[in-house]
Amino acid sequence: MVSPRLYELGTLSVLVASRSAWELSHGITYLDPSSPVSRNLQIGGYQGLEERWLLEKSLRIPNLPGSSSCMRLSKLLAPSFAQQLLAQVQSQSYAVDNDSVDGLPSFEYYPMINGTWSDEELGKLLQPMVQELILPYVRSRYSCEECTVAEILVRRYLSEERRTHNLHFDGHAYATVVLGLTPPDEYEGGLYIQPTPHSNSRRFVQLEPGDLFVHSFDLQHGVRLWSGSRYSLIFWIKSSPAAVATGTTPWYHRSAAEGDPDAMYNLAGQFLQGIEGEVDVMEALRLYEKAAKMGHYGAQHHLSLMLLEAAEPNELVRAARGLRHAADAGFALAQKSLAFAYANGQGLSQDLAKAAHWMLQAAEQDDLEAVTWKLRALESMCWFVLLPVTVGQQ
Ligand SMILES: O=C(O)CCC(=O)C(=O)O
Ligand SMILES: [Fe+2]
Repeated sequence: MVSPRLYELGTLSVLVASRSAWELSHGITYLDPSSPVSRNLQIGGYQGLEERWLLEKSLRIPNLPGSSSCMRLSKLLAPSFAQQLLAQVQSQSYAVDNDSVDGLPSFEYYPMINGTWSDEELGKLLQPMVQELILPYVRSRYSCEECTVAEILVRRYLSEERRTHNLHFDGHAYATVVLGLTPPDEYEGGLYIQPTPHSNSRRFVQLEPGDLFVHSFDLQHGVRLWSGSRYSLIFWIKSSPAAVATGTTPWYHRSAAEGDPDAMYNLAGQFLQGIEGEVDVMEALRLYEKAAKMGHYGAQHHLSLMLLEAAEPNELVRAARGLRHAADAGFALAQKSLAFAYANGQGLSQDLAKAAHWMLQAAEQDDLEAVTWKLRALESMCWFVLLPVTVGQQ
């Protein structure tokens, strides 16, 4: 579901991108350079360094492979190779259809779709690295012998086009590899991870051209730029060739059954989109409910939105309670949704002061839409601007 209000606010979001309260108060924090577990890595003819950060997630699931960690691989690829890739991808034309995370023009370019090269020339450059480095690494790191690349895409972040890729999970990919193309001194910000609901756990990842960053489906992340331009090359990897061929996400079924709330949350999203067969709203609801009970803030938020949209009078109070839980945990999306719920009296009594309070909390965390509403409210000196928009639209 794409929020209609985002279209309207999209241009403004780009313009206000450099005026975030979050940036002013928090600055940019990078992954701690002193904390990773480091080892030399040799994969075929590639030699370099693996740095692995163990992450404190709010919902920690012990013993799941790859869970609660992320890796930076450096020096395996020559910076000149990354430069060559950058020159090649810069000349492509980028899609402006709607991004699945925020509904704004995506500025993506796909050299591989469903396991098939759509850019043969780039394929020739990338294929040896995919076969001899990326797949052997991911297969061994995640104990996933059949892992296969499903999609490869380039994302472009230019000023006046795109400054952000909102906080999200890569729900359709078992593992993700990001290859840095642009030197980090050409932009401020970049790729970040956020292992907990609140942006105070946000850590930016410095990627030199040719560095790889690897994470699994259970790590929230996003991209935020304050200045400059950036290109990145992203590899989405599924657990088997069959999963690539069918576009499905079979790895979730077992982890969800074993009690991994991130897997339940992501699987619910697949059921809603009809990726695991027919659209199955009841199964999605069941999974969101289960993950929400375990304290998964994303599931609490999504479940609440679904309940608000269904507008069953008996469920509205439960929906508002779920929003409040996730908002209290610090999840900016839930803070914003709670602001709309207060503004419109959905599931709780209308209260513009509380609406303003929660919208400001989300804005404080650099949620661009919330920042935009805050600016609008300040401009018009009135939080009534929030009133016509209902939370179920998200
Ligand atoms: O541009 C990046 O570095 C990562 C983008 C991303 O998270 C995604 O495309 O899912
Ligand atoms: Fe992503």
